[in-house]
Amino acid sequence: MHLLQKTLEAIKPIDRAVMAAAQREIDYCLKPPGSLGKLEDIARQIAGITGKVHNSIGKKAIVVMMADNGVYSEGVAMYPQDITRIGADFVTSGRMGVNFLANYAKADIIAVDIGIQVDVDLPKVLNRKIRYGTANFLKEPAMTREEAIRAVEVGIEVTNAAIDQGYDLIGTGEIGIGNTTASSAVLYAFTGAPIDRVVGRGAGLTDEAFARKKAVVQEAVRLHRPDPDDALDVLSKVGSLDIAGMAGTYLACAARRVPVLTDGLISNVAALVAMRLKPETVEYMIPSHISFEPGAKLLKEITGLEPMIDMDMRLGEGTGCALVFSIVEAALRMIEEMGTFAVIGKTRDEIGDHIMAYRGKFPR
Ligand SMILES: O=C(O)c1ccc[n+]([C@@H]2O[C@H](COP(=O)([O-])O)[C@@H](O)[C@H]2O)c1
Ligand SMILES: Cc1cc2nc[nH]c2cc1C
Repeated sequence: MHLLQKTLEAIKPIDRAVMAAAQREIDYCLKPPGSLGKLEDIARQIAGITGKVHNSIGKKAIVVMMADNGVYSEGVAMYPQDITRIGADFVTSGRMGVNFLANYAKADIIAVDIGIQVDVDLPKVLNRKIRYGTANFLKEPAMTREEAIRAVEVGIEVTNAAIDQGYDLIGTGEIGIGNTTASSAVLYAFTGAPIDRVVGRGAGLTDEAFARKKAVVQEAVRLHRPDPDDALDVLSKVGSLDIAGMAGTYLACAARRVPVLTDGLISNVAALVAMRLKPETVEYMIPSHISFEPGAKLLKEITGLEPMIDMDMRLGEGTGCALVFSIVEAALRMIEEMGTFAVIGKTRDEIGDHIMAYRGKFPR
């Protein structure tokens, strides 16, 4: 059986019984119920993911998918395409934005060439190149369906290997000049939402190029008519190799019951692709920040993933994940370190009954 098929079949909902048990412990901590807000949500969610009430993170990694985009030749991005290759060099020598944040968070970076347009001979970059960049999807499909499947499987394989090495909290990142055009095209193909809600200026664009980018996205979707009910059709016609690989990372994490953080626009589009392939995958995702890109707001509405922080960031690379790792790790300390209502002689059941009696009276 294909790896993708096997992985999709392995994905099950997170464990609701363990979540309820974790909630009981969270409520027993000496605080008004719900008062630690999203920290409580994270602690409960991770309990459901791992199947354990008590959790701690051993090793963290950000999987950075790197690829080029043929649609670049339509003038939809402002920076030289070479930045993708240079990014591969910088990210493996500690000089990219994600590096200082990952260092701060004590997280490792796993850098993957899934489709850079040139050969990248760097020892720390995993060479999993599917092809030398996608085709220009204004003229022809970005890639074949087979290539899209292979790219998703690269994400699954690389992430499975990371999990085998003991990484138990994963972040998603990417570098790829032109990939916001592919991201917007995928989002547009899935939703048909007003174009201003899906297309932004990416890494920066003049007014003229911005108008062109919107036209390119609309024209490409009109030309290829991707089937919004077939995520692989959407991915192969107007997507990108890095989006496919990131979708694979989400699927592998869900199949292996490992929490995975979303990042910016591209990462959230990949999350949507993974959800369209297997809806339960969303239960394993923890949102990090909300990107400044307009599509990020639409994605939030569709996926229901409520970002932890809003820092006006729009760099990608997994920078938001690196920043939010510490929030996730902090959330897990609550059950382990907080004192409980035992101090006033109450049992867990009594606290549970109290909360039930006042249900709906608490702000959250
Ligand atoms: O993460 C985001 O929300 C985000 C928003 C805008 C740009 N980026 C990064 O910038 C590059 C894509 O921008 P562009 O304009 O070349 O499509 C790519 O390398 C992304 O990592 C990332
Ligand atoms: C300089 C630069 C750095 C990046 N890192 C991720 N995407 C990027 C895009 C550009 C243009």
